[in-house]
Amino acid sequence: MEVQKIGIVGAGQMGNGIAHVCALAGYDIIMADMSSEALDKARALIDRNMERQVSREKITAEDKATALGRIKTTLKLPDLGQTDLVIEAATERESIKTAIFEDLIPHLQPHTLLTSNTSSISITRLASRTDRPEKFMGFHFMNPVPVMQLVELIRGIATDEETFKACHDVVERLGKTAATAEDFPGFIVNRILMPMINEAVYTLYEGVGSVQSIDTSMRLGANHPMGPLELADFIGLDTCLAIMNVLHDGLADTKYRPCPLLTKYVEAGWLGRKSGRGFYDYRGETPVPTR
Ligand SMILES: CC(=O)CC(=O)SCCNC(=O)CCNC(=O)[C@H](O)C(C)(C)COP(=O)(O)OP(=O)(O)OC[C@H]1O[C@@H](n2cnc3c(N)ncnc32)[C@H](O)[C@@H]1OP(=O)(O)O
Ligand SMILES: NC(=O)C1=CN([C@@H]2O[C@H](COP(=O)(O)OP(=O)(O)OC[C@H]3O[C@@H](n4cnc5c(N)ncnc54)[C@H](OP(=O)(O)O)[C@@H]3O)[C@@H](O)[C@H]2O)C=CC1
Repeated sequence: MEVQKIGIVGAGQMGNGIAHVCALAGYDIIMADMSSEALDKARALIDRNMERQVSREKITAEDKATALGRIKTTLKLPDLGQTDLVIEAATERESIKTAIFEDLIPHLQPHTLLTSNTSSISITRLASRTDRPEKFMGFHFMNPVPVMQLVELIRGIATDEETFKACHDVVERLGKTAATAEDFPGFIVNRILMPMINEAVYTLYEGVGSVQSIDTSMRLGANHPMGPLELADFIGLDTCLAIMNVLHDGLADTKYRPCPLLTKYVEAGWLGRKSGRGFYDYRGETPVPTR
């Protein structure tokens, strides 16, 4: 089966990046969100990120115009009915994702593949709530999507080979590299990355270092492109906490206990870059540590 039309649910930081790379690869895109503000913001961001690629001569102005012309947006999930592949990239909460699939399914064609960009939630469990567990799988992009080379592909217990192959073909057409992960909490990347970020928050919580010294240590001492707290702000602290909770609940091991300080930031609505404040305050000219 060859995918031509892709539906994306959720126009946040991941949804806009997925629309960006899929449109540049020649797919027709329809992206849905609940608010027109989110859709307008996503369009503006895609425009800006593609312009950056034009100015660095990665793509031409014509590539950009053609790709932007391939992206349609909608507030109505049924408008995704005629797509071949749906990539769900809404907020990391199982109830939200399940409700989206329930609303979407009556409108889908029988052949449409359903996937989730979830960072950690069980693919098998999400699939079991749909009418097509064999055509369901995890399609996990990394942030920022236009830059990061990896896509994790996760089969649920029922995923069939045709679905896996069709998704693998899409990853290849995007010019990205697929890594296959089994369906266990956090898959591969977040099973390893998120405990490190959580440990960085514990290091801050216990006063071992300041925000700045922790990030500087990991940037210059371990050659990470971003410090772990800067990266947590970039990912979104709500998403980091949701992933830690999935690891903690799903693996039932106290080593995955989310740091209370991470919980406190999320409770304050300090979610990182996307809300203007997290471990850093982004509201001024340059980011300022909040601790
Ligand atoms: C939570 C999950 O479920 C899974 C995850 O995603 S975990 C998060 C994974 N991501 C990471 O770990 C990111 C770590 N950070 C990095 O790799 C780098 O800091 C970064 C790539 C984000 C930025 O790199 P940088 O060197 O500081 O910035 P900058 O020089 O401006 O950009 C580097 C390149 O990325 C491009 N770029 C950066 N952000 C971009 C965006 N949003 N869209 C398009 N291009 C972008 C730039 O144009 C530049 O391209 P060229 O090298 O081709 O010229
Ligand atoms: N951030 C990251 O680094 C990564 C995240 N992911 C995963 O990608 C998914 C999205 O994350 P991210 O883009 O960061 O999150 P964001 O918070 O940036 O975006 C989520 C978007 O989904 C929208 N949304 C919520 N409910 C619905 C709904 N019922 N129908 C349509 N849209 C809805 C939100 O709208 P509103 O704002 O109005 O609530 C928002 O625009 C999550 O599953 C996350 O775990 C995967 C890889 C990396």
